[in-house]
Amino acid sequence: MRLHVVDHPLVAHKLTTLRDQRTDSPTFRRLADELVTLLAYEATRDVRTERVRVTTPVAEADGVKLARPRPLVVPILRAGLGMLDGMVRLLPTAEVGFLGMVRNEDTLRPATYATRMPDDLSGRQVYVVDPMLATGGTMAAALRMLVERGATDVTALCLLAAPEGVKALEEGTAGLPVTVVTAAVDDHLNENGYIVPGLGDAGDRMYGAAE
Ligand SMILES: O=P(O)(O)OC[C@H]1O[C@H](OP(=O)(O)OP(=O)(O)O)[C@H](O)[C@@H]1O
Ligand SMILES: O=c1cc[nH]c(=O)[nH]1
Ligand SMILES: [Mg+2]
Repeated sequence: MRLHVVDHPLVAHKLTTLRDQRTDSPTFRRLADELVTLLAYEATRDVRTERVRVTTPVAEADGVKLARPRPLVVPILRAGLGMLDGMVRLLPTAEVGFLGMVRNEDTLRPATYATRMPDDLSGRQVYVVDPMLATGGTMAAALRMLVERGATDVTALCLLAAPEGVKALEEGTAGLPVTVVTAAVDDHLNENGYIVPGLGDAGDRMYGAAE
C-alpha cells in the first residue's frame, strides 16, 4: 500500500473548517466537494491518457485526452456520495459504481447493503471515495470486493485517516495494489472507533439536518 498525505495550505484550511463542530451541513458538503477536487488532483497524477491532435483557431496542436477503458469512480455510501460530484467533475469520462456499506457501531464490522458495479474490473483504474478511514474495515472490505472482480489499480481517496486504519490496510491488503490519498492522518481512534480529533460522523454531518 502507498500512502500520500496531501500537504497544502488550502487543504489544511478547508479541513480545519470541516472539523469545526459549528460548520453546518450545507457548508460541510461544499467543503468536502472542494477538498476532493484538491485530493483528486494528486490522486489522478497517473491517470491514463492518450495522445490526440487538435486544431486550435491558429494551428494544429498535440494534446492528450483521458484514455479508455474509462476510469471507474466508486463512492462508498452514504458519506462517500459527498465526494462523487467533485471526482466526476475532474474525470468527466468516468463510469460510476456504487457500494453501500455501513459499520456496525457496536462491533465496528462493516456490512454491505448495496452493490452496483461492473463485473469485470481488469484493466480499469478504480478510484474509491469515502471521507473516513477509521479502523479500515470498510475500505479493506471494499478493496477485497474490487480485487475479486479483477481490479489491479485502485486509489482510495479519504478526507481523513486514522493511523489504525492505515496500519490495517497495510497489513490486511498486503500485496493488493492500492494507493491511499488523504488530507491528514490524525492521532488515534477513541473507544467508539471515532477518529480523534477527527470531524465526527461524516455521513451525519453531510446528510443530517442543517443547523
Ligand atoms: O474505517 P471504518 O472503521 O470501517 O469506518 C469508516 C466508515 O464509517 C463511515 O461510514 P458509516 O458506517 O458511518 O456509514 P454512513 O456513511 O452511512 O454514515 C465512513 O464513511 C466509512 O465508510
Ligand atoms: O470518526 C469517524 C469514524 C468512522 N466514521 C465516521 O464518520 N467518523
Ligand atoms: Mg456514518
